[in-house]
Amino acid sequence: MSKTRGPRPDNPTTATNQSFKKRFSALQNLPRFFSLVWQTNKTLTIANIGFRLLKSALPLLILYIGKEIIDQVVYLIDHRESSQQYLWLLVAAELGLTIISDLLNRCINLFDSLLGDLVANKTSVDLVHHAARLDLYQFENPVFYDKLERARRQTSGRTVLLSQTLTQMQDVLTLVSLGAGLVIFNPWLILILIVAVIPSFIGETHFNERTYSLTRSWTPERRELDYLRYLGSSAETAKEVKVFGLENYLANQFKSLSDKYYNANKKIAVARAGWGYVLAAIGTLAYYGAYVFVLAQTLSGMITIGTMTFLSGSFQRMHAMLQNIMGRFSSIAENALYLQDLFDFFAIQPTIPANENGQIIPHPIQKGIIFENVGFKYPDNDFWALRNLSFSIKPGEKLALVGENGAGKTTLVKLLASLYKPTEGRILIDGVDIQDYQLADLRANIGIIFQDYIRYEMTVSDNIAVGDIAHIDDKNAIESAANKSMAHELIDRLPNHYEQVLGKRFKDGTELSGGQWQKIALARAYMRDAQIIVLDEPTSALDARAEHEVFKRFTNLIEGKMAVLISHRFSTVRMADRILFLEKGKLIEFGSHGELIAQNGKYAELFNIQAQGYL
Ligand SMILES: Nc1ncnc2c1ncn2[C@@H]1O[C@H](COP(=O)(O)OP(=O)(O)OP(=O)(O)O)[C@@H](O)[C@H]1O
Repeated sequence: MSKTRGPRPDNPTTATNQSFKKRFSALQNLPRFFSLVWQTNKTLTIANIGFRLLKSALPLLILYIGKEIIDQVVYLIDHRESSQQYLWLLVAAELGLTIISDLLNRCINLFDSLLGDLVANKTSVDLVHHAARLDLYQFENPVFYDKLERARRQTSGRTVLLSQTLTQMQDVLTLVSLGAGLVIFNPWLILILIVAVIPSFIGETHFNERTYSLTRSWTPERRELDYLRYLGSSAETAKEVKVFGLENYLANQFKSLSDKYYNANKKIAVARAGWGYVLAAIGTLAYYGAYVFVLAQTLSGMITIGTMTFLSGSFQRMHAMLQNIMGRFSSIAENALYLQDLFDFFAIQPTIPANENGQIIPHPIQKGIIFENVGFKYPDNDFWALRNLSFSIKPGEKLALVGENGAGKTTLVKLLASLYKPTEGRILIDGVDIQDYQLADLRANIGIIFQDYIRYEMTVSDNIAVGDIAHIDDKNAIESAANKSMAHELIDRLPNHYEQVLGKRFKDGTELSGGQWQKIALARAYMRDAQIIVLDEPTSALDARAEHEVFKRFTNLIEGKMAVLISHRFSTVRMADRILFLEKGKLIEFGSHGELIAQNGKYAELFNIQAQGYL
């Protein structure tokens, strides 16, 4: 883990230099966002906008009726013999509008929250789908990871953005209607209003931008904070944290990093509060200036008392509304910048295309697999993980990969599954480059159980079914796969058998031993009717007898299929038809067990060391 560190080059101090242009250009993301909202649920979107349109006209109507009521009361005081009918009609109208306004508010809030949830869910689902299309190496790249993190984090921000933008449109309409009323009586009041609000707007914009830049530049650190939190407080890590006594170390790391973030944040929050107060005071002064002006006009008899209440009421509402609109504008622009992160993430394209119009893998594979001078470098490494690799696997052949840690065995398997693209050379299945096959079909024809397979904290049944998720409901297939991998017996002993939840994360979950987990994971390989099966050390946690048994069964059960086995146990390896010995990414020996022993090279040497160990 890296040491705690300060902000990145695009840090908050330079953040203030970010141009308004960038801010405004972020608003260009809004149409795309609203098209996403529209696609999510058309009825709710229409209902939401329709209700807001209605709502935007109400404040002017209510204020105008209020003015009429007051003028009517003043008139009736002077003319007591006149009919009061009009007055009570006005009061009834005001009451009716207020009730409608409350109802509209509730409906709008409801639609906002329903639509917001739906949009958040849809974006999360799209994120998962898009992430699944991307290359494995992209996930191992920290810059990519930060993008994914920012895109993922902003789910709630997007929900807020939705209601903010719609409220903004509604308020602008209300403002225009109130403004029209004000213009009829006194256009100068509008000018005072605008001048009063501009300083606050500039202040808000400035500080929002700084906050965004700070949050953005600290993404790696926040990811680190999340990771530290996970290390310090999760079921998976608790065992090791306790025995190594890591709690203080982790807590201190967390504290020093989070303190730095807190201090950077605090600086902005304090400045924002101070400036916010000063700028808002300017607005208040202007408001009272206008108020005094309206009072003076009333006293001189130029306007009625009703008009005075109408003007001061609508001025006050417009002042508050304009301030909200401007403040919200900054916040919308800020959230729209975050939206950019989401769209940036969706814009990332995999380098290994799905190749949907590609060829289909032949059934059965006739000629086998050929590695033709294959070499591979991980993007950030300057050494070759594999180089000049040429060999073949015949149909029905079981090949074992042997080599010391880091020799390149897992990398070779990842290339075969097209999780990475070879840096040089080609891999052919029946004479066709694997890149020319449909990616999904290629993967469907290869069943791999990796050494770091996932322990799904789900039911046993689901844990096995992930090997062929299309058959998740096929209980017979699941049970038969468990039988083949020798997991059935242990499943039978679990309280809920195949419905037993594994792991300790959820209620009534049961933890398994490492070897038991491996037997469950191995069943996934049998679930899938793949032509090529790869087992990357999935039996390392089994005792020697169990591993031997598992592999004996495995070779019998997959008779006729191609298999690649990776194991450090030579008693297992020798069961393979041919053995490929890798050293530092290079093939150094290749042949059957008997042939390699006769060669008396590296394989024979390691085989003898292990054989002695077992004696
Ligand atoms: N995702 C990765 N990014 C960068 N380098 C990697 C990555 N995965 C593996 N490597 C490097 O590539 C080399 C080969 O690793 P690989 O995992 O293929 O070895 P292996 O033979 O399977 O080892 P083991 O027996 O320990 O499982 C190693 O030097 C390793 O450090």
